[in-house]
Amino acid sequence: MSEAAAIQKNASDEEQVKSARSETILYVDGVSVTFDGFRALNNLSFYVEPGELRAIIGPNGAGKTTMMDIITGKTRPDTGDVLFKSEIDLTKLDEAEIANLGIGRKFQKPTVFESHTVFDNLLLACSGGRGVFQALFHRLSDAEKIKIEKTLVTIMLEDKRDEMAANLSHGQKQWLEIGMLLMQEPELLLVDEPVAGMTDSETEETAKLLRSISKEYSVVVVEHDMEFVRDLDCKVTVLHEGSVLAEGRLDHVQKDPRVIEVYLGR
Ligand SMILES: Nc1ncnc2c1ncn2[C@@H]1O[C@H](COP(=O)(O)OP(=O)(O)OP(=O)(O)O)[C@@H](O)[C@H]1O
Repeated sequence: MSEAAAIQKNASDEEQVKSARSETILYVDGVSVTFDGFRALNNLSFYVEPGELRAIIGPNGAGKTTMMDIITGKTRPDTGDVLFKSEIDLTKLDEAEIANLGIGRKFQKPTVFESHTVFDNLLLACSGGRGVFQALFHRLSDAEKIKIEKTLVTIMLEDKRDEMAANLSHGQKQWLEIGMLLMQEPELLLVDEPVAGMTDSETEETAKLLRSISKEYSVVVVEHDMEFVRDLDCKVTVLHEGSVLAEGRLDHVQKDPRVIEVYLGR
């Protein structure tokens, strides 16, 4: 290749990278992280588009939690780029700054305020840094009221609004916590194994809930339950040994012999 052609090719490669980046809400590229000599993430790259619902699956130890930790600033990568909305470098920010940018994370175990009602849990979540007492006794604005009502419908707990959170089922507590994250209007929601311990019908409802949330926000879900992942009806990224092993619709990745060998076939 001539020098001029090489320069042109480099420029066009750069343009392609830029264009791929500009269409992402989350851009994870070439990320590696090592703990005591063990490579938990190994040149991990994947990209999530705005408004996308994405499932991440993979065997134990594949790096799923570490990937979430990198996005939320809990762990720093040794190398690689992690960009939010195509230009905000998340590797330079701490956990609080990343949460304030609009990246919400739901951990596996629900952490709701058990001795408060469902309504008050949502109210506390939109308190904007007020203490519990001030949050519960301040006059609600119309916008806050509308937001809480809308969220109660979304998380299917409209008729449980005055119920103590402690009295909810495990699945309902998970939905409430998702609702609490929604009160902060995250642009990207990271959800870690939401259906572990749920009944079959709660699992089905959770898939519907996440599909409906993803119409407004981008959602990344880590999960092992394949029926649930099928119900999510979205693109799936399979992680293995800290890298992407396969990516595509579930039907497609389920047929991949490498995926069957390391994960599904065991
Ligand atoms: N702080 C740490 N120190 C040392 N090793 C770690 C640390 N965090 C994670 N690891 C290792 O990195 C690898 C990836 O772990 P990670 O928890 O990200 O996997 P995972 O895909 O979330 O697994 P699981 O499905 O079991 O939750 C594992 O081998 C784990 O033991």
